[in-house]
Amino acid sequence: MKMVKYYVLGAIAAALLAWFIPFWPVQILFLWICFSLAAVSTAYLLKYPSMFRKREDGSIPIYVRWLFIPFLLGTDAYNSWARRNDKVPAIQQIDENLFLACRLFGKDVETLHEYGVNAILDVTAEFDGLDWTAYQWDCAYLNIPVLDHTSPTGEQLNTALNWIDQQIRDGKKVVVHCALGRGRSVLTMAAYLLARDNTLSVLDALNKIQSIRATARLNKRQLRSLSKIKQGGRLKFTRSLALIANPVAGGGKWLEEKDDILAQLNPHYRVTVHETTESLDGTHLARKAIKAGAEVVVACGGDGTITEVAAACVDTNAILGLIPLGTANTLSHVLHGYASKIVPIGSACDAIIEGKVIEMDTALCNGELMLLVAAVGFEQQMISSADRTQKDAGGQLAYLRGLWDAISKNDTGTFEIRFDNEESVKLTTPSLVIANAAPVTTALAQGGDVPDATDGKLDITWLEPQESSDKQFLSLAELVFLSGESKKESERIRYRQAKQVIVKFSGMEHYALDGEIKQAEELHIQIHSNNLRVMASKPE
Ligand SMILES: Nc1ncnc2c1ncn2[C@@H]1O[C@H](COP(=O)(O)OP(=O)(O)OP(=O)(O)O)[C@@H](O)[C@H]1O
Repeated sequence: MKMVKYYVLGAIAAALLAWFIPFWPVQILFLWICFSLAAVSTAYLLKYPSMFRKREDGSIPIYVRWLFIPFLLGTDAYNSWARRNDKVPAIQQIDENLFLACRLFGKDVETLHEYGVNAILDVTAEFDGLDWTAYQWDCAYLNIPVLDHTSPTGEQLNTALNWIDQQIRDGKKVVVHCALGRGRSVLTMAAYLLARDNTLSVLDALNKIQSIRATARLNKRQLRSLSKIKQGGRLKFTRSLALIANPVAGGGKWLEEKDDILAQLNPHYRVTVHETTESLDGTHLARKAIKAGAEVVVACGGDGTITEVAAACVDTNAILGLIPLGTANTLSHVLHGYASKIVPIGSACDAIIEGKVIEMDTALCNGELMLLVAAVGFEQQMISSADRTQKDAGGQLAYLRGLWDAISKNDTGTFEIRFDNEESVKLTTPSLVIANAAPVTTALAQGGDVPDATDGKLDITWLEPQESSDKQFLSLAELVFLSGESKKESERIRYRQAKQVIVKFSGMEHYALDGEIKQAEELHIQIHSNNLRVMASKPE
């Protein structure tokens, strides 16, 4: 490397001068220069910019500075001279909120104020940044230590890009600077432009910068390094993700799984964790996180927590992710497929990392968000009978037992039902399920094909009354084993689709809404098409 050669030669020359001039003050001076340049050479040879120990506020600590003083004075003099003789202004605007600059001195503060710059990304290692407090200026500052003529690492670049992105989203104007505003800062800014627009080539990004700052020029190594990072697909913004976790869901699974979940998500997102309490529910926490800029909101809990968090994401740009920690985890089964039954947390994290988004329908049932199903009869009786103790002891077996008991009782109910704008009809049935989304395991919702959560329609399944529970078990078998076409021929199963369903009971009646038991005299259910952006690993 050219620079190392100069520093090593400088160190040798200083050592020789110290040797040949037998006057101790001069000897001390040259030995100091020798050590200083030797240390700088070592930093280059070891590719170790942190040798200067530049701190977060841009200052180099005294205990390091004394060693580097001769070098620091030299760079000061060179940077000032280069700036005086530069063909371009010290600070230049490259994009709406982005500026490029050489080393900043106290006299630049006024210009930065004029431009409205209030965030500084310093990509140098070898000299102090300005002491911003001395200028009484509340300015965001980040140092990414990079040695002159070298390139930031992929990790450093990612930190830089995300920092710039965050500042700009916070409404700030950012200046990126190195010593001369030609190499390191140009590379960093080009990386930001490339991350922002992945249709740009490295050359496009550099040309854009050069069209404004004619002296911007990467050396061959820097160009190679940037091209390699771009080709490796590593120039991406890390999105912010708020994880809303219910610490008591599934009997306290969150505490057991937290470290593993964070270890999986942290490399891919800027994660913040918010835990629900009895008084602070998922909707409240998710709304707050979305307001604070979270792009992805992950609900970590049972179906109850997921519905709460989804309520905050509906009709917004926020993307819902889910990590199932409850008993049934029905929505997770719909969105992540069978894998969610075998490796629920692993498959959920994979889907969040992969980031495939679908626009799912939701429905409103008596004004409340409905993601899955509303039901009366068998499904509601099954959920009513599976209480917390039974779910903790038997998991999903608690539901199976509940279903068995409900079918064995074989009770029927009679009510009026109205589909869309049609006439109301009287219905007598032991089981009515109105589904927006339901996996195959929600057997009582499978009167047609598996409900499609993106088709803008509700899937309504009901069973004909049978005189004995044995015959009703046959209805269940048909729901599970017959194909969609064969079910149409069945004498036991009734099915249709609609966008709106109104059910009128003869009095107060229990019904199940997404796994929770409620009571009402009538149900008003209305589909809302594609208004929830959600991460799914399963094609819908
Ligand atoms: N910190 C907390 N302490 C006590 N209860 C909480 C807390 N946070 C949330 N809750 C309650 O947890 C319930 C939601 O639980 P959720 O459905 O997510 O899990 P679950 O009941 O374990 O799931 P499943 O029904 O599938 O077993 C809500 O009633 C909510 O009030």
